[in-house]
Amino acid sequence: MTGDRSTRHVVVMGVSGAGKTTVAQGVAALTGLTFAEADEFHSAANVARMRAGVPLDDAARWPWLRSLAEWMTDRHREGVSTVLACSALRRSYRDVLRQGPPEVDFVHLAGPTEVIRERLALRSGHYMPASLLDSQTATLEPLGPDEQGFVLDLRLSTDALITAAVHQLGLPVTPSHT
Ligand SMILES: Nc1ncnc2c1ncn2[C@@H]1O[C@H](COP(=O)(O)OP(=O)(O)O)[C@@H](O)[C@H]1O
Ligand SMILES: O=C(O)[C@H](O)[C@@H](O)[C@H](O)[C@H](O)COP(=O)(O)O
Repeated sequence: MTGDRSTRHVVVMGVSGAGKTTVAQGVAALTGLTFAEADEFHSAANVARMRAGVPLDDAARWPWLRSLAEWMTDRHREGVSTVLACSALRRSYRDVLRQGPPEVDFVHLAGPTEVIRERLALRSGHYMPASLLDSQTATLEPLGPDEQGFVLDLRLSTDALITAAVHQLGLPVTPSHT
């Protein structure tokens, strides 16, 4: 661990439906970190492509990942800590995110595909079709031992996941939540 840890940058990662948005928003609510949803950084072309059930490829993901790294860098310069919900499926994608602020912690929500499939079947109002889960799972590269971060079991309750993430990240809980 290096550098000034007073400004923190957390990425909650995993395949579509793993619970990234739910957990990242919960961490933000508990700690005051500024939340962002990586889905909202996709180009209209990327969204149309996923909506049509066609997985993104690397070429479609690089500009998106660079814009996310830039967002974290900008917040870092302002002294603002962040928590991002972002699939960050491959190590090379995480490398792009790590090119942003000096340090990024990854929280990987991992668990059985069947549990995730059931959740996606119940989720409404999202462009991402459940049919893309298999390609997301095939693309996923777990965190390597040299990557800063940890894995949580997505089968836990949302409250347990949020508490575990905050605790393992060593983030202070903001006074209104103590
Ligand atoms: N720990 C959990 N237990 C049960 N359901 C969950 C949990 N986390 C998320 N969900 C539900 O699963 C669905 C997918 O969660 P979401 O946060 O949108 O995932 P992602 O951002 O990774 O695609 C949502 O309907 C959400 O309410
Ligand atoms: O790299 C990708 O293929 C996409 O970014 C994808 O991983 C992301 O998950 C979608 O934007 C769906 O959004 P949810 O993950 O919120 O379902």
